[in-house]
Amino acid sequence: MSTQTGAAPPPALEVQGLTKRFGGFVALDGVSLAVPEGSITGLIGPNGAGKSTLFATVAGFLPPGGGRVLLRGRDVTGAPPWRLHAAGLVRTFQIPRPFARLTVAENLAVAAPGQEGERLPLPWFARGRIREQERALRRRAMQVLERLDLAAHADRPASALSGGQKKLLEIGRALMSGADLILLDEPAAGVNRTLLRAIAETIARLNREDGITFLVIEHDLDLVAELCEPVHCMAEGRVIASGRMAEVRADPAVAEAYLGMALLPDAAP
Ligand SMILES: Nc1ncnc2c1ncn2[C@@H]1O[C@H](COP(=O)(O)OP(=O)(O)OP(=O)(O)O)[C@@H](O)[C@H]1O
Repeated sequence: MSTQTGAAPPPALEVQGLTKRFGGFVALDGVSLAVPEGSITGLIGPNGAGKSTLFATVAGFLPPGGGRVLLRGRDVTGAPPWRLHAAGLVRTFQIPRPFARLTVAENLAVAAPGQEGERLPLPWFARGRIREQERALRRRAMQVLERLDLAAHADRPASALSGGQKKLLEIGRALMSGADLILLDEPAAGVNRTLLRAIAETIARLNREDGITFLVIEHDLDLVAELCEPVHCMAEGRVIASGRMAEVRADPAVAEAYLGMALLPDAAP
């Protein structure tokens, strides 16, 4: 029998009573939820529920009105994106924004933290070291691209990638930055079925093999059911249900929030 009595580790991310107003409009109305360490947590809800606003507020892109954001138990409320980035929390966007003129590999390389070559001008004796750092970055970028099945595209401009490949590239940029908690905004939106499978498998593999925790906003509820546990459902700026997808889907408040949206194919009794 174990004699350990230590407290349970804190969730990777905990949001407590978060509020956000845009003028008189309440976009987040006291949102509380947890993302367990090592989970792929889902965030669902009808259009306008406040999901992206929650991401923006948690990731430091918008200042919260009130409430707290805890990253592995540490209060990071209102911290700027770069500080959260350095602490391992990275968000992706609904519409990916790679540097269009850089190659796919260069897009990854510039996402790596603390590059000496960024601090110009450089003394002559530092140049060899920087070339070695650049070679190491390229090797690391190629490893990440292999994991994402994008290695064949390494030297193409990022603008040449399809929408789904750009989403994979965004995940790759987060990996290059050393993120271990990734907020993914609608990975399936506008992606064809084949790439959707690739994205779903990539998320599951990075979670399983690399221990990366995800919080995923997604409208494709079958994908959420396949990948995510737990799932939180938001509506009108609040969390209205949390739990396993089957429980959340069966919750009458969720069915009511989605009413008319035909997005709950398995909700009927
Ligand atoms: N910068 C802003 N200024 C004013 N209102 C905003 C702003 N950003 C979001 N909103 C409003 O806040 C509400 C929540 O928007 P949000 O984008 O967070 O919803 P969502 O759940 O992500 O929706 P969707 O699934 O359609 O992306 C919406 O009514 C939106 O119009």
